[in-house]
Amino acid sequence: MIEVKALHKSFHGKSVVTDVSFAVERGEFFGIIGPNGSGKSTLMKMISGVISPDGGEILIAEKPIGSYSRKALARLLAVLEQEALPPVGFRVREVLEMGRFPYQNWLGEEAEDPTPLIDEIVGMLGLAELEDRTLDQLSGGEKQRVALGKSLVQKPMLLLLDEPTTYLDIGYQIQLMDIVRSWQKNTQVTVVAVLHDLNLASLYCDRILMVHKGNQIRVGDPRDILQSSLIEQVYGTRPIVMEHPVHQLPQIILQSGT
Ligand SMILES: Nc1ncnc2c1ncn2[C@@H]1O[C@H](COP(=O)(O)OP(=O)(O)OP(=O)(O)O)[C@@H](O)[C@H]1O
Repeated sequence: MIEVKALHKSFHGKSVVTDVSFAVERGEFFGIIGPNGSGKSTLMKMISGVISPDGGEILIAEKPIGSYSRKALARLLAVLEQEALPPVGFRVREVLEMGRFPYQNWLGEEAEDPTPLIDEIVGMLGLAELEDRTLDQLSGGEKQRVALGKSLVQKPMLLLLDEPTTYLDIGYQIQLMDIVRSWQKNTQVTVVAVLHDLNLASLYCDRILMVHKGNQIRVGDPRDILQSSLIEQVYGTRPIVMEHPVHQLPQIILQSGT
């Protein structure tokens, strides 16, 4: 679904992404982790076509990302980031309807009525009682659910999530990740997610890319990546790594420095 080859990006002469290469299969849940400022968002912006790399290549569905028109790219991929929400005056339902833009003609009409799809997503994300509210009347967590809804309404083949659980309490973090995973099972969407929470990354990702200072450290399954020595090398703190008693996946426990 995605092939990233020898990607490079610099800002003002400073290299921010250096020689990153990986491939993501259709239907895979792929995580990107790394400390603050390690180039994760820059990588996501290149994969979504928002910024161009200085070197290397990105293929999506076997074609260079630059060969897609803006609308074709919007039918192919959706990006979840809170900043992508429209100005605050819009109502939740209107925001979700905007997600259908890539399928509309110049009159704002589309071949099939999107109402059943939007209703399904409203129900799944528990947005029914918020539908008529404007965005300024929502909490950070509610806005995050609306942003996810707008991405899903797009029915993308590729869903890019940049720190999707920011602003969410633990209950909503799990709820959001579960919704994405069950949606993925139903639609075979490919998910690429930047995650700060290594335990969530371990529970939900098939494979994880770890980056540090713009460099690719390792790509592997959660067991390959969540190792205390590797985490210490990259994050500068050595956690205890244990197996989750139910899911049999690695989980980290932080240790205080004193
Ligand atoms: N438009 C830009 N101009 C100049 N420098 C930039 C720009 N965008 C990002 N950077 C720099 O590139 C580096 C990587 O930033 P990026 O946002 O990709 O990191 P990140 O891993 O997503 O960080 P975080 O976890 O803190 O969100 C940082 O040093 C940042 O200051």
